[in-house]
Amino acid sequence: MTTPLIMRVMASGLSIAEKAGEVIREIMLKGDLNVVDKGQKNYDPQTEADRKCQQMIIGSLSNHFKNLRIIGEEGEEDVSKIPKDLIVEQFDTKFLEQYKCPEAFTDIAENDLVVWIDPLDGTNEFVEGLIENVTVLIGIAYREASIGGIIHQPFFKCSTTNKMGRTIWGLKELGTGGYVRKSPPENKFIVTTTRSHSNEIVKATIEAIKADQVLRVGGCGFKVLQLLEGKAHCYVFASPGCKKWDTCACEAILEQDGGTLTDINGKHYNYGPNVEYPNKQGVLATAKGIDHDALIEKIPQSTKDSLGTKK
Ligand SMILES: Nc1ncnc2c1ncn2[C@@H]1O[C@H](COP(=O)(O)O)[C@@H](O)[C@H]1OP(=O)(O)O
Ligand SMILES: [Mg+2]
Ligand SMILES: [Mg+2]
Ligand SMILES: [Mg+2]
Repeated sequence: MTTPLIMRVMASGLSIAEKAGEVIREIMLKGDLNVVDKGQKNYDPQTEADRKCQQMIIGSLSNHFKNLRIIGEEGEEDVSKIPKDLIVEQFDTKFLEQYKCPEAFTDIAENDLVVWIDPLDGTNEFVEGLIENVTVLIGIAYREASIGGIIHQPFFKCSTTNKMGRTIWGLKELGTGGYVRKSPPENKFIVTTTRSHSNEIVKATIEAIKADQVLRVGGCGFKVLQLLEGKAHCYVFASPGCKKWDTCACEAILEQDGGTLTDINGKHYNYGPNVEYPNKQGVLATAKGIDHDALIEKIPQSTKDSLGTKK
């Protein structure tokens, strides 16, 4: 029997994400990030690593899965022009040996899926040398919902082996892997939020939550890792700045872990092939066991009004 598509996409994505991590570390070591500002109104950096990893991920997935719809942060790619040395052919065989495809996903075809790619999340922090915040995000959507995700953290150093980089994954109805889940402390309430994309509404919303501690770090992927590992209870970003490629992988992993990721009104985003890229109603994520609805209640009406109602 052939291996179901979703398992092959996951296994290919796991291998590609590891290689993308190597590319990011190499470029960082070389020292020239070759930064371009792609922002219209505000500074929005893109580095050599964002560009090269996007080519690697899209080129490699397209090589195996010709009809897969892939949407990447850095725009359209002409697959025929992607250098051959960026193509990753491997599948993570350990993943394929260890896990069986969930019954619900055995018959998925390539054109039922949309893959959302953020080749480097936390670019601002990468440019500033806050490398722990950097992740590679590969999210898989089926019938408009996020069902699978991979978060690779290239600058994570394993304390026992000293190996650089780790890969966290989640697939609906199958499970998660690559990290040890931890609950956040019970004696205080910690919120994590943006360090580089704040504004008056973002600030007012954080104030209204009245957290005991506010962590300000970069990247959507890194903040969701904080929720998985008990560093924070919730992630609040009352801004349209995050896009579908930031949240797709994160949502699948966090929700498979028992948490929740929605907009600030508690609605899940649609990750279908024709949706707009910005998450216009912001991002609200809670770790397993945290009352998501109670957090929504704490968001000021003025914030909800300013981010508009969902179309
Ligand atoms: N205003 C914005 N403009 C561009 N990207 C944004 C903006 N706000 C958030 N993002 C993206 O969402 C991620 C999470 O936001 P933050 O780090 O501020 O919490 C950022 O790392 C960035 O992704 P990327 O680094 O992939 O461009
Ligand atoms: Mg991003
Ligand atoms: Mg990015
Ligand atoms: Mg970017």
